[in-house]
Amino acid sequence: MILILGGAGYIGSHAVRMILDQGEEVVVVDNLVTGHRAAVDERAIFYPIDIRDEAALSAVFDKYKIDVVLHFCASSLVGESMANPLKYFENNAHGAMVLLKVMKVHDVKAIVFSSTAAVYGEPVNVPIIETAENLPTNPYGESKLMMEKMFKWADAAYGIKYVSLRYFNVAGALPTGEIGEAHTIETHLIPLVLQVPLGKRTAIDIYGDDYPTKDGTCIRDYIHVVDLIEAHIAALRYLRDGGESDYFNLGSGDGFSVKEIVSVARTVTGHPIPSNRKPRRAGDPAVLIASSEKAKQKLGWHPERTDIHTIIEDAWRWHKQNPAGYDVK
Ligand SMILES: NC(=O)c1ccc[n+]([C@@H]2O[C@H](COP(=O)([O-])OP(=O)(O)OC[C@H]3O[C@@H](n4cnc5c(N)ncnc54)[C@H](O)[C@@H]3O)[C@@H](O)[C@H]2O)c1
Ligand SMILES: O=c1ccn([C@@H]2O[C@H](COP(=O)(O)OP(=O)(O)O[C@H]3O[C@H](CO)[C@H](O)[C@H](O)[C@H]3O)[C@@H](O)[C@H]2O)c(=O)[nH]1
Repeated sequence: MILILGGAGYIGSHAVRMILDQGEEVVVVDNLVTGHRAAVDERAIFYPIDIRDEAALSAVFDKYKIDVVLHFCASSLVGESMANPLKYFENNAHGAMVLLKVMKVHDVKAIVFSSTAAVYGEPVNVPIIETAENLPTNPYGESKLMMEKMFKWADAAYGIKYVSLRYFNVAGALPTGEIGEAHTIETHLIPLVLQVPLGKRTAIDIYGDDYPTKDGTCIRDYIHVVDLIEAHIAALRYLRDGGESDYFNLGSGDGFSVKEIVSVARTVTGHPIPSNRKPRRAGDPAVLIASSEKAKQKLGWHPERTDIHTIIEDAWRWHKQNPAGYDVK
Protein backbone atom coordinates (compact mmCIF):
# COMPACT_ATOMS: atom_id res chain seq x y z
CA MET A 1 0.00 0.00 0.00
CA ILE A 2 1.35 3.43 -0.97
CA LEU A 3 0.50 6.52 1.09
CA ILE A 4 0.35 9.74 -0.97
CA LEU A 5 0.48 12.91 1.12
CA GLY A 6 -0.77 15.99 -0.75
CA GLY A 7 -2.54 13.79 -3.31
CA ALA A 8 -5.30 16.37 -3.91
CA GLY A 9 -2.81 18.95 -5.22
CA TYR A 10 -1.67 19.60 -8.77
CA ILE A 11 1.30 17.24 -8.86
CA GLY A 12 0.05 14.79 -6.21
CA SER A 13 -3.25 14.17 -8.04
CA HIS A 14 -1.29 13.12 -11.15
CA ALA A 15 0.78 10.77 -8.98
CA VAL A 16 -2.35 9.21 -7.46
CA ARG A 17 -3.85 8.46 -10.84
CA MET A 18 -0.69 7.19 -12.53
CA ILE A 19 0.28 5.01 -9.57
CA LEU A 20 -3.21 3.50 -9.36
CA ASP A 21 -2.85 2.73 -13.07
CA GLN A 22 0.22 0.66 -12.16
CA GLY A 23 -2.08 -1.64 -10.14
CA GLU A 24 -0.98 -0.26 -6.75
CA GLU A 25 -3.30 0.40 -3.80
CA VAL A 26 -3.27 4.04 -2.74
CA VAL A 27 -4.28 5.97 0.38
CA VAL A 28 -4.34 9.77 0.09
CA VAL A 29 -3.99 12.29 2.92
CA ASP A 30 -4.58 15.98 2.17
CA ASN A 31 -5.90 18.87 4.27
CA LEU A 32 -7.34 20.51 1.10
CA VAL A 33 -5.73 23.85 1.91
CA THR A 34 -4.68 24.23 -1.73
CA GLY A 35 -5.86 20.85 -3.04
CA HIS A 36 -9.22 19.73 -4.41
CA ARG A 37 -11.25 16.69 -3.35
CA ALA A 38 -12.46 16.34 -6.96
CA ALA A 39 -8.86 15.93 -8.16
CA VAL A 40 -8.44 12.70 -6.19
CA ASP A 41 -9.07 9.58 -8.24
CA GLU A 42 -12.17 7.71 -7.00
CA ARG A 43 -10.19 4.48 -6.73
CA ALA A 44 -8.05 5.94 -3.90
CA ILE A 45 -8.97 5.94 -0.19
CA PHE A 46 -9.06 9.55 1.02
CA TYR A 47 -8.48 11.19 4.43
CA PRO A 48 -9.00 14.97 4.72
CA ILE A 49 -6.41 15.47 7.47
CA ASP A 50 -3.35 17.60 8.18
CA ILE A 51 -0.03 15.75 8.31
CA ARG A 52 0.94 17.83 11.36
CA ASP A 53 -1.93 16.18 13.27
CA GLU A 54 0.21 13.36 14.64
CA ALA A 55 -2.66 11.34 16.11
CA ALA A 56 -4.73 11.48 12.92
CA LEU A 57 -1.75 10.63 10.72
CA SER A 58 -0.75 7.82 13.04
CA ALA A 59 -4.26 6.34 12.80
CA VAL A 60 -3.85 6.09 9.00
CA PHE A 61 -0.54 4.25 9.46
CA ASP A 62 -2.25 1.96 12.04
CA LYS A 63 -5.02 1.07 9.62
CA TYR A 64 -3.06 0.27 6.44
CA LYS A 65 0.11 -1.72 5.75
CA ILE A 66 2.06 1.11 4.13
CA ASP A 67 5.43 0.28 2.57
CA VAL A 68 6.29 3.58 0.84
CA VAL A 69 5.26 7.20 1.37
CA LEU A 70 5.11 9.79 -1.41
CA HIS A 71 5.18 13.25 0.14
CA PHE A 72 3.89 16.20 -1.94
CA CYS A 73 2.44 18.41 0.84
CA ALA A 74 3.88 21.87 1.15
CA SER A 75 3.32 25.56 1.23
CA SER A 76 5.06 26.52 -2.00
CA LEU A 77 4.69 30.20 -2.89
CA VAL A 78 8.12 31.82 -3.02
CA GLY A 79 6.84 35.39 -2.54
CA GLU A 80 4.62 34.44 0.39
CA SER A 81 7.56 32.66 2.01
CA MET A 82 9.56 35.92 1.99
CA ALA A 83 6.72 37.73 3.80
CA ASN A 84 5.78 34.87 6.14
CA PRO A 85 8.79 32.55 6.59
CA LEU A 86 7.47 30.91 9.76
CA LYS A 87 4.47 29.50 7.85
CA TYR A 88 6.99 27.67 5.65
CA PHE A 89 9.06 26.27 8.50
CA GLU A 90 5.83 25.29 10.29
CA ASN A 91 4.14 23.51 7.39
CA ASN A 92 7.12 22.14 5.46
CA ALA A 93 9.80 21.45 8.07
CA HIS A 94 7.60 20.74 11.10
CA GLY A 95 5.24 18.71 8.87
CA ALA A 96 8.19 16.55 7.79
CA MET A 97 9.23 16.09 11.41
CA VAL A 98 5.80 14.82 12.47
CA LEU A 99 5.77 12.52 9.44
CA LEU A 100 9.21 11.10 10.28
CA LYS A 101 8.12 10.44 13.87
CA VAL A 102 5.06 8.53 12.67
CA MET A 103 7.07 6.61 10.04
CA LYS A 104 9.64 5.64 12.69
CA VAL A 105 6.99 4.37 15.11
CA HIS A 106 5.31 2.36 12.34
CA ASP A 107 8.60 1.06 10.94
CA VAL A 108 7.96 2.46 7.45
CA LYS A 109 11.35 2.67 5.77
CA ALA A 110 10.92 4.39 2.41
CA ILE A 111 9.86 7.85 1.24
CA VAL A 112 9.98 9.83 -1.99
CA PHE A 113 9.46 13.56 -1.51
CA SER A 114 9.18 16.82 -3.46
CA SER A 115 12.19 19.09 -3.25
CA THR A 116 12.90 22.01 -5.56
CA ALA A 117 15.43 23.85 -7.69
CA ALA A 118 15.05 26.60 -5.07
CA VAL A 119 17.50 24.67 -2.81
CA TYR A 120 20.32 25.90 -5.10
CA GLY A 121 19.50 29.61 -5.16
CA GLU A 122 21.30 31.67 -7.83
CA PRO A 123 23.26 29.11 -9.90
CA VAL A 124 26.98 29.50 -10.58
CA ASN A 125 27.03 26.94 -13.40
CA VAL A 126 24.23 25.90 -15.77
CA PRO A 127 23.01 23.18 -16.27
CA ILE A 128 22.82 22.67 -12.52
CA ILE A 129 24.17 19.39 -11.17
CA GLU A 130 23.26 17.93 -7.78
CA THR A 131 26.67 18.67 -6.25
CA ALA A 132 26.19 22.44 -6.78
CA GLU A 133 26.19 24.45 -3.58
CA ASN A 134 22.89 24.86 -1.69
CA LEU A 135 22.35 28.56 -1.06
CA PRO A 136 18.58 29.14 -1.13
CA THR A 137 17.52 32.75 -1.58
CA ASN A 138 14.08 32.37 0.01
CA PRO A 139 12.48 30.60 3.02
CA TYR A 140 10.57 28.21 0.73
CA GLY A 141 13.83 26.78 -0.64
CA GLU A 142 15.37 26.86 2.84
CA SER A 143 12.45 24.86 4.26
CA LYS A 144 12.92 22.19 1.56
CA LEU A 145 16.67 22.05 2.31
CA MET A 146 15.83 21.63 6.00
CA MET A 147 13.58 18.71 5.05
CA GLU A 148 16.38 17.09 3.04
CA LYS A 149 18.69 17.38 6.05
CA MET A 150 16.07 15.93 8.41
CA PHE A 151 15.63 12.94 6.12
CA LYS A 152 19.41 12.46 5.91
CA TRP A 153 19.79 12.21 9.69
CA ALA A 154 16.65 10.08 10.03
CA ASP A 155 18.19 7.62 7.58
CA ALA A 156 21.46 7.59 9.58
CA ALA A 157 19.64 6.94 12.87
CA TYR A 158 16.56 4.90 11.89
CA GLY A 159 17.33 3.54 8.43
CA ILE A 160 14.47 5.41 6.73
CA LYS A 161 15.54 5.52 3.06
CA TYR A 162 14.55 8.56 1.02
CA VAL A 163 14.66 9.86 -2.51
CA SER A 164 14.52 13.65 -2.72
CA LEU A 165 13.39 14.87 -6.15
CA ARG A 166 14.39 18.45 -6.91
CA TYR A 167 11.84 19.61 -9.44
CA PHE A 168 12.48 22.49 -11.80
CA ASN A 169 9.39 24.13 -13.39
CA VAL A 170 6.55 21.62 -13.44
CA ALA A 171 3.90 22.21 -16.11
CA GLY A 172 1.38 20.45 -18.35
CA ALA A 173 -1.43 18.12 -17.36
CA LEU A 174 -2.67 14.60 -17.91
CA PRO A 175 -3.15 14.41 -21.73
CA THR A 176 -6.78 13.29 -21.27
CA GLY A 177 -7.64 16.71 -19.78
CA GLU A 178 -9.27 15.10 -16.70
CA ILE A 179 -6.94 16.67 -14.13
CA GLY A 180 -4.58 19.62 -14.23
CA GLU A 181 -3.21 22.66 -12.44
CA ALA A 182 -5.83 24.57 -10.45
CA HIS A 183 -4.23 26.87 -7.90
CA THR A 184 -6.50 29.52 -6.38
CA ILE A 185 -3.45 31.75 -5.99
CA GLU A 186 -1.62 31.14 -9.27
CA THR A 187 1.95 32.42 -9.66
CA HIS A 188 3.25 30.04 -12.34
CA LEU A 189 3.91 31.41 -15.80
CA ILE A 190 2.17 28.86 -18.06
CA PRO A 191 -1.26 28.79 -16.34
CA LEU A 192 -1.15 32.60 -16.07
CA VAL A 193 -0.38 32.95 -19.80
CA LEU A 194 -3.29 30.61 -20.60
CA GLN A 195 -5.66 32.79 -18.56
CA VAL A 196 -5.46 35.34 -21.40
CA PRO A 197 -7.09 33.17 -24.10
CA LEU A 198 -9.53 31.98 -21.41
CA GLY A 199 -10.64 35.61 -21.01
CA LYS A 200 -9.60 35.75 -17.34
CA ARG A 201 -6.93 38.41 -17.89
CA THR A 202 -6.31 40.82 -20.72
CA ALA A 203 -2.52 40.39 -20.97
CA ILE A 204 0.44 38.56 -19.44
CA ASP A 205 2.94 40.60 -17.41
CA ILE A 206 6.55 39.85 -18.30
CA TYR A 207 8.72 40.35 -15.22
CA GLY A 208 11.94 41.83 -16.56
CA ASP A 209 13.32 41.98 -20.09
CA ASP A 210 16.82 43.15 -19.16
CA TYR A 211 18.29 39.86 -17.97
CA PRO A 212 21.57 38.65 -19.55
CA THR A 213 19.74 36.12 -21.76
CA LYS A 214 19.11 35.88 -25.52
CA ASP A 215 15.90 37.97 -25.44
CA GLY A 216 16.32 39.58 -22.01
CA THR A 217 13.68 37.44 -20.26
CA CYS A 218 14.27 34.67 -17.69
CA ILE A 219 14.99 31.15 -18.86
CA ARG A 220 13.48 28.12 -17.13
CA ASP A 221 13.46 24.34 -17.58
CA TYR A 222 9.84 23.14 -17.90
CA ILE A 223 9.14 19.49 -17.09
CA HIS A 224 5.86 17.79 -18.02
CA VAL A 225 3.99 16.61 -14.92
CA VAL A 226 3.55 13.14 -16.48
CA ASP A 227 7.33 12.79 -16.96
CA LEU A 228 7.80 14.01 -13.40
CA ILE A 229 5.50 11.31 -12.03
CA GLU A 230 7.28 8.69 -14.16
CA ALA A 231 10.41 9.67 -12.21
CA HIS A 232 8.53 9.09 -8.93
CA ILE A 233 7.47 5.64 -10.15
CA ALA A 234 11.14 4.92 -10.99
CA ALA A 235 12.15 6.18 -7.52
CA LEU A 236 9.57 3.89 -5.87
CA ARG A 237 11.03 0.95 -7.76
CA TYR A 238 14.56 2.03 -6.79
CA LEU A 239 13.70 2.13 -3.07
CA ARG A 240 11.79 -1.15 -3.15
CA ASP A 241 14.85 -2.72 -4.80
CA GLY A 242 16.95 -1.62 -1.82
CA GLY A 243 18.43 1.60 -3.27
CA GLU A 244 20.36 3.97 -1.00
CA SER A 245 19.01 7.40 -0.05
CA ASP A 246 19.79 10.01 -2.70
CA TYR A 247 18.62 13.22 -4.35
CA PHE A 248 18.01 13.96 -8.02
CA ASN A 249 17.25 16.96 -10.23
CA LEU A 250 14.22 16.63 -12.49
CA GLY A 251 13.97 18.81 -15.56
CA SER A 252 13.71 18.42 -19.32
CA GLY A 253 17.25 19.74 -19.79
CA ASP A 254 16.30 22.57 -22.11
CA GLY A 255 15.66 26.21 -21.28
CA PHE A 256 12.88 28.47 -22.60
CA SER A 257 12.59 32.20 -22.06
CA VAL A 258 9.41 33.86 -20.84
CA LYS A 259 8.94 35.39 -24.31
CA GLU A 260 9.35 31.96 -25.94
CA ILE A 261 6.69 30.49 -23.63
CA VAL A 262 4.28 33.29 -24.57
CA SER A 263 5.03 32.74 -28.24
CA VAL A 264 4.40 28.96 -28.06
CA ALA A 265 1.17 29.64 -26.14
CA ARG A 266 0.07 31.96 -28.98
CA THR A 267 0.65 29.15 -31.50
CA VAL A 268 -1.09 26.51 -29.36
CA THR A 269 -4.15 28.60 -28.52
CA GLY A 270 -4.42 30.71 -31.68
CA HIS A 271 -4.87 33.78 -29.46
CA PRO A 272 -2.66 36.91 -29.83
CA ILE A 273 -1.91 36.99 -26.03
CA PRO A 274 -0.82 40.59 -25.50
CA SER A 275 2.03 41.15 -23.02
CA ASN A 276 3.08 43.99 -20.69
CA ARG A 277 6.67 44.79 -19.77
CA LYS A 278 7.00 44.87 -15.99
CA PRO A 279 9.94 45.27 -13.61
CA ARG A 280 11.87 42.20 -12.49
CA ARG A 281 10.27 40.03 -9.80
CA ALA A 282 12.45 39.97 -6.68
CA GLY A 283 14.58 36.86 -6.30
CA ASP A 284 14.23 35.49 -9.86
CA PRO A 285 17.50 33.94 -11.14
CA ALA A 286 18.14 34.72 -14.84
CA VAL A 287 18.60 31.09 -15.91
CA LEU A 288 17.60 27.79 -14.25
CA ILE A 289 18.29 24.65 -16.26
CA ALA A 290 18.65 21.18 -14.75
CA SER A 291 21.06 18.46 -15.53
CA SER A 292 18.93 15.35 -14.95
CA GLU A 293 21.71 12.94 -15.96
CA LYS A 294 21.91 11.46 -12.46
CA ALA A 295 18.20 10.53 -12.45
CA LYS A 296 18.55 9.04 -15.92
CA GLN A 297 21.53 6.93 -14.92
CA LYS A 298 20.56 5.83 -11.41
CA LEU A 299 16.77 5.65 -11.71
CA GLY A 300 16.64 4.60 -15.38
CA TRP A 301 14.25 7.49 -16.03
CA HIS A 302 13.73 8.92 -19.52
CA PRO A 303 11.49 11.98 -19.96
CA GLU A 304 9.37 11.64 -23.10
CA ARG A 305 7.25 14.79 -23.17
CA THR A 306 10.07 17.33 -23.38
CA ASP A 307 8.67 19.25 -26.38
CA ILE A 308 7.47 22.60 -25.01
CA HIS A 309 4.54 22.54 -27.47
CA THR A 310 3.34 19.24 -25.97
CA ILE A 311 3.64 20.64 -22.44
CA ILE A 312 1.63 23.76 -23.29
CA GLU A 313 -0.90 21.83 -25.43
CA ASP A 314 -1.63 19.47 -22.53
CA ALA A 315 -1.96 22.37 -20.08
CA TRP A 316 -4.24 24.18 -22.54
CA ARG A 317 -6.52 21.14 -23.00
CA TRP A 318 -7.12 21.01 -19.23
CA HIS A 319 -7.74 24.76 -18.86
CA LYS A 320 -9.99 24.95 -21.92
CA GLN A 321 -12.12 22.02 -20.76
CA ASN A 322 -12.20 23.23 -17.12
CA PRO A 323 -12.04 27.04 -17.17
CA ALA A 324 -13.20 27.19 -13.54
CA GLY A 325 -10.80 24.47 -12.44
CA TYR A 326 -12.49 21.97 -10.12
CA ASP A 327 -15.19 24.39 -8.95
CA VAL A 328 -17.62 23.82 -11.80
CA LYS A 329 -17.74 20.79 -14.05
N1 LIG B 1 4.67 23.17 -9.07
C1 LIG B 1 5.99 23.28 -9.21
O1 LIG B 1 6.49 23.77 -10.25
C2 LIG B 1 6.91 22.76 -8.14
C3 LIG B 1 8.29 22.95 -8.29
C4 LIG B 1 9.16 22.45 -7.32
C5 LIG B 1 8.64 21.77 -6.21
N2 LIG B 1 7.31 21.62 -6.07
C6 LIG B 1 6.80 20.91 -4.88
O2 LIG B 1 5.91 19.88 -5.31
C7 LIG B 1 4.91 19.65 -4.31
C8 LIG B 1 3.54 19.72 -4.93
O3 LIG B 1 3.36 21.00 -5.54
P1 LIG B 1 1.98 21.41 -6.23
O4 LIG B 1 2.30 22.43 -7.25
O5 LIG B 1 1.23 20.18 -6.61
O6 LIG B 1 1.28 22.14 -5.01
P2 LIG B 1 -0.23 22.04 -4.49
O7 LIG B 1 -0.40 23.17 -3.53
O8 LIG B 1 -1.16 21.94 -5.64
O9 LIG B 1 -0.25 20.65 -3.71
C9 LIG B 1 0.13 20.50 -2.34
C10 LIG B 1 -0.96 19.68 -1.66
O10 LIG B 1 -0.59 19.45 -0.29
C11 LIG B 1 -1.71 19.73 0.55
N3 LIG B 1 -1.14 20.13 1.84
C12 LIG B 1 -0.32 21.19 2.11
N4 LIG B 1 0.02 21.19 3.41
C13 LIG B 1 -0.57 20.11 3.98
C14 LIG B 1 -0.60 19.58 5.30
N5 LIG B 1 0.05 20.17 6.30
N6 LIG B 1 -1.31 18.44 5.53
C15 LIG B 1 -1.99 17.83 4.53
N7 LIG B 1 -2.02 18.29 3.26
C16 LIG B 1 -1.31 19.43 2.99
C17 LIG B 1 -2.48 20.82 -0.17
O11 LIG B 1 -3.85 20.88 0.20
C18 LIG B 1 -2.31 20.39 -1.64
O12 LIG B 1 -3.32 19.51 -2.06
C19 LIG B 1 5.16 20.70 -3.22
O13 LIG B 1 5.91 20.08 -2.19
C20 LIG B 1 5.99 21.76 -3.93
O14 LIG B 1 6.83 22.44 -3.00
C21 LIG B 1 6.42 22.11 -7.00
O1 LIG C 1 3.08 36.41 -14.61
C1 LIG C 1 4.24 35.97 -14.70
C2 LIG C 1 4.69 34.84 -13.97
C3 LIG C 1 6.02 34.46 -14.10
N1 LIG C 1 6.86 35.15 -14.91
C4 LIG C 1 8.25 34.72 -15.06
O2 LIG C 1 8.24 33.40 -15.56
C5 LIG C 1 9.35 32.67 -15.03
C6 LIG C 1 8.84 31.40 -14.38
O3 LIG C 1 8.11 31.78 -13.22
P1 LIG C 1 7.25 30.74 -12.35
O4 LIG C 1 6.65 31.52 -11.22
O5 LIG C 1 6.35 29.99 -13.26
O6 LIG C 1 8.33 29.73 -11.82
P2 LIG C 1 9.65 29.97 -10.95
O7 LIG C 1 10.81 29.67 -11.86
O8 LIG C 1 9.65 31.26 -10.26
O9 LIG C 1 9.44 28.90 -9.80
C7 LIG C 1 9.74 27.55 -9.92
O10 LIG C 1 11.04 27.33 -9.45
C8 LIG C 1 11.24 27.69 -8.12
C9 LIG C 1 12.68 27.38 -7.86
O11 LIG C 1 13.46 28.44 -8.29
C10 LIG C 1 10.30 26.91 -7.20
O12 LIG C 1 10.65 25.54 -7.16
C11 LIG C 1 8.87 27.06 -7.65
O13 LIG C 1 8.02 26.19 -6.90
C12 LIG C 1 8.74 26.71 -9.11
O14 LIG C 1 7.44 26.96 -9.56
C13 LIG C 1 10.06 33.62 -14.07
O15 LIG C 1 11.12 34.20 -14.72
C14 LIG C 1 9.01 34.69 -13.77
O16 LIG C 1 9.54 35.95 -13.48
C15 LIG C 1 6.42 36.25 -15.63
O17 LIG C 1 7.19 36.89 -16.36
N2 LIG C 1 5.12 36.63 -15.50
